[in-house]
Formats: sequence, C-alpha cells, structure tokens
Amino acid sequence: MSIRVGIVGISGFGGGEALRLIANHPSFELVYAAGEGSAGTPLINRYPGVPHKLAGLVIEKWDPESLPDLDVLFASLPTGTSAEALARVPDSVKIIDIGGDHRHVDGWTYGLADVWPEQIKGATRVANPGCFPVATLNTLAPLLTAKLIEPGNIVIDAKTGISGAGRGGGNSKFGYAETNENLQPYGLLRHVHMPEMEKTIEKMSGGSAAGLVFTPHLVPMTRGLLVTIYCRGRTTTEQCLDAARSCYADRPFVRVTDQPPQTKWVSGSNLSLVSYAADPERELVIAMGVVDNLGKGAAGHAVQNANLICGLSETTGLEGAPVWP
Ligand SMILES: NC(=O)C1=CN([C@@H]2O[C@H](COP(=O)(O)OP(=O)(O)OC[C@H]3O[C@@H](n4cnc5c(N)ncnc54)[C@H](OP(=O)(O)O)[C@@H]3O)[C@@H](O)[C@H]2O)C=CC1
Ligand SMILES: CC(=O)N[C@@H](CCC(=O)OP(=O)(O)O)C(=O)O
Repeated sequence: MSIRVGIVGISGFGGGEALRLIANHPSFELVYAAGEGSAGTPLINRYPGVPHKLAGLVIEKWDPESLPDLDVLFASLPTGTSAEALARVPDSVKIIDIGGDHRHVDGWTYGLADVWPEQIKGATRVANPGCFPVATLNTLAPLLTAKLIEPGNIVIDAKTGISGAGRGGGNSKFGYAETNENLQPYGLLRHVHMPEMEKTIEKMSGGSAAGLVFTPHLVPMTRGLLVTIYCRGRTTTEQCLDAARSCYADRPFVRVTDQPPQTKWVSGSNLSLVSYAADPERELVIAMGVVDNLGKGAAGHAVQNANLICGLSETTGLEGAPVWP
C-alpha cells in the first residue's frame, strides 16, 4: 500500500528536490502540493519535466486546515514562517520540517539520521538538520564520540553553492551577475546554524562547544557544500579514519574516504563523504565533509527521515548514484 505524502513549498529549491525524489520513490505517492505565490499553478507548468503520473496535480494554497488524507507532510518553507501553521496540522499526519523552525525544539525530534537513526524511528514530528550542520556533525561525530578532539576548540570554514539560499523573492541578491565568478563570506560570528551545531557537539562530546567558530562562504556553483574543520587533538590521520570507519560501518549514506572529498562526488545524492588529516606533533586535525545541500542537506535527508518514521528501509528511493560530471 502506498504512503500518501504532501509537500508544502514545492515551488522552492528544497521542495523541488523533494518532488524529484518522491516522484521516484516506490512507496510514496504524492497527493498534495502547496505553496503561496505558486498556488493555482498546475505542477506540470511549474515543472514541465514532472512524471506523467503527477501531471494532474495543481499547487494549492497552503492551509493546514484543508489537507487531504495524508500520512506524511514535507514542509520546505522559509525559516521563521512555518511554526504557527505546522502546529495546526492534525496529529495523525507525520511531519518532516526541512526548514529551521523546529531544531532542538520540544516535541520535535532532531533528525540527524546517519548518527541517531534509532531516536528517529518512533517520531511523528522530525526537524531536519540544517545543511551546514549535517555536513559538520556527520564529519565530527566519530572524532567527538571517540574523544579524539577537543569540543571547545573547533573552527569551521564552509563553502556552499548558491542554491543553498533558495529561490528567494523579488529582492534576492543571488542573481547570476552577483554570484558568478565571485566569492562571498557571510553570516560572520552569528550565523543561524551556530546554536544547532553547538548543542549537538555538546551532546556528542559531553563537553562545552563554547569556542566554536563558523564562517560560511558562497561560491559560484549551483549545488554542493564543503566543510573544512580545524580541530585540536593529539591523534593521527589513521586513527581518525578508523574512528569514522567504525562509527559508520553499518550506515548506508556516509562514506569515509582517505582523499580530500569533493562536492561533485555527492551531487544529486543523499551521500555524505568524510575525511581527515591529522598531525599529532602539532595536535592539529583537519576534518572535511561534503554533502549536496539539496540532497543530504535538505530533501534527501528528509526522505531518509520519512523512511525511518514510516518503518521503511532507510535507503528506499535514495539509492541513485550522484550526477557526474
Ligand atoms: N536550499 C537549501 O539548500 C536548503 C534549504 N533549507 C531550508 O528549507 C526551507 C526552504 O528553502 P528553499 O527551498 O531553499 O527556499 P525557496 O525560497 O527556494 O522556496 C521557498 C518556498 O516556500 C514557499 N512559501 C514561502 N512563503 C510561503 C507561505 N507563506 N505559505 C506557503 N508557502 C510559502 C514558496 O512558495 P511560493 O513560490 O508558492 O510562494 C517556495 O516554494 C528553508 O527553511 C531553508 O532554510 C534547508 C537546507 C538546505
Ligand atoms: C547560501 C545560503 O544562504 N545558505 C543558507 C543555508 C541555510 C539553510 O538553508 O538553512 P535553514 O534550513 O537553517 O534555514 C544560509 O546560510 O542561511
């Protein structure tokens, strides 16, 4: 029997990627698509390449009080705009929130699926981690749990593709002329993902993450996200790689590589690649991670979480290889 799902925010980058994955998912049937400005548009007008079976769907105006019979709702709305409306969704509908309104919020499970799948399985309200946090936390989890690095001394230098900013509205600053052949640091000192990363690093390590530094950079590519993380610890490259291999031995989406990972290696997939270089003499560890910001950073992770809460195999609908080149 198929599982009836809906996507609100389907016209956006996160919602569009959720549509692509759900359209090919063997157990999910998309029965509801919603938005604001795009409401009233046939899905096929918005996405001319949508599979025939979904061509008849029309994007509805988002209204939690008039949902059809649904098992799972994927919410991909701008952070800050979803909490009030999602609180009105009936309890019988499971929710995966791709946006940032419910991370580490009471009543919601933090859906870091590659690290804590068992904590997610029984949940009905799942907050997907942010794109930078998932790349960072998947990379650091083995080092923190094996106590190979100090949790209070972590510096994250991150790079993201432009789609990380969403399609945006009329005032978007992410047009071609502004982003092509340009590199921009942003969010200095107070990026919105800092609290989420601090809390989870503390949970993983049992120590304080007070010294955390995080600087993201916008780079002129469509998809992809790389974190290069500088940490303190007297360990070797092999010890870090071994810790990660053991941590992720049975996990389907995290790959440990002894080469510095590249964003294209995961493009279009739900994969997360991690690698490490360590110099024990200098007590320096460089931890690296890549994800597709729309895949593991958003919709791929959301489908993985939905699989977990629906009792499906975690990899269902997510086994496609990355797009190369
Ligand atoms: N882009 C990324 O890589 C990632 C995004 N996220 C998070 O996912 C969420 C969505 O991001 P993204 O897809 O990039 O953003 P976009 O700007 O691309 O899309 C936003 C979507 O929200 C809809 N929307 C906006 N306001 C309303 C409203 N009042 N009622 C109903 N629908 C509304 C828009 O619909 P319409 O066009 O119909 O108005 C649009 O479909 C954000 O919280 C973002 O932070 C998380 C991880 C990664
Ligand atoms: C390039 C760019 O602007 N990226 C976004 C990614 C954040 C995001 O998508 O996360 P939430 O789900 O937490 O809102 C940013 O840095 O805010």
